[in-house]
Amino acid sequence: MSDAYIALADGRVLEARARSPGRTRGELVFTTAYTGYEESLTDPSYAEQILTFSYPLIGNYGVRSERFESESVQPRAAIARELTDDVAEWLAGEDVPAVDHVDTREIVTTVREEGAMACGIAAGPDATPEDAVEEMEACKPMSDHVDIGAQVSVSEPTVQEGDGVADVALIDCGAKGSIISSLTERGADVHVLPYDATPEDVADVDPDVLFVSNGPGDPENFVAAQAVVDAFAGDLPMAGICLGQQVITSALGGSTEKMAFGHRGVNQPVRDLRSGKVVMTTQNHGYTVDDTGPLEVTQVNVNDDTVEGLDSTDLDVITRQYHPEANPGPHDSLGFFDEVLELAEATPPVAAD
Ligand SMILES: NC(=O)CC[C@H](N)C(=O)O
Repeated sequence: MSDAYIALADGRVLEARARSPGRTRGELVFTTAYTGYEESLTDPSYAEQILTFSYPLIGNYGVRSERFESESVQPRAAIARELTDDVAEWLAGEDVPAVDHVDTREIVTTVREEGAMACGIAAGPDATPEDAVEEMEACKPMSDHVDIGAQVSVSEPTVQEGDGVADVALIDCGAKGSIISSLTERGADVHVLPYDATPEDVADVDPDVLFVSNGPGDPENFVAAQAVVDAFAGDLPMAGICLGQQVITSALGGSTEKMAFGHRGVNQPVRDLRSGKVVMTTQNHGYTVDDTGPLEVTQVNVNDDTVEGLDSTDLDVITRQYHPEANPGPHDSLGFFDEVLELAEATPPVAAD
């Protein structure tokens, strides 16, 4: 007998098995990633979403906190064909509902055909289909989470020290830990500032480069980060990843739009228009840049031609829609962080004799 229910906005209620009990709601999305479940489940960009894994077995190499991208589980719930006990116990310990023994192919097909949609989950011995429907009906559209940055950002500035080769002011809109460590490992000191930092807060850091991080939800809601970009445009080099690309583009006069079902996975092909080379990338986004404003398109998605990389030599801007820092990989695009530090005119550390 089923002890979990998944209610979809199109009226269907799917039966499943409860692996971590609870009731919740969120925007239903899917990832095709076959590794990196710990990284995905701790990626702050998944806040307010219910994450379906299309790969049928999730958890086969255990759960280790060294691989986490943030301190907590970020999606509101997880759905898989089969979750291992390790993952189910981890999610139960974090009070995040999880269900399996459901046809995830049906969920993925539905999201691909009808788009990311409101979803409700009820899991556990007393769960009923009506509970799941009630949750689904209370689910807000993503763009209505206007202050979602407050859920995922640091509340006070912090500094992650590298080797002093450059000062990076990083606006934390829900940054993945590996974005920060990719910069500190290259010697940069990263000044992590809250998502609502002001231009004065950034000026106090006197950075060599401004970096806007990834993050959840609608980039148009990150008005403070857009104001910071606007204030320093042309005066300070800038870089951004994912939400960072979207925020920088909007602030410079371009715009973004919601995609039908987005890109979430670890094998999204991206073509660099200058070299002609294609690299495999990790992605997690539901919005895309549609008007690039003053920025030039440098990279595109091979599957659907959406914008994957932008730059401006006049404004010293370089951005990526995908995740060059990707753990556990692919690591084909890690060179992005070297380009960011070149933009900052970082001084290489003096080699020891
Ligand atoms: N990973 C991200 O930064 C995601 C950006 C944005 N929230 C989107 O869904 O498109």
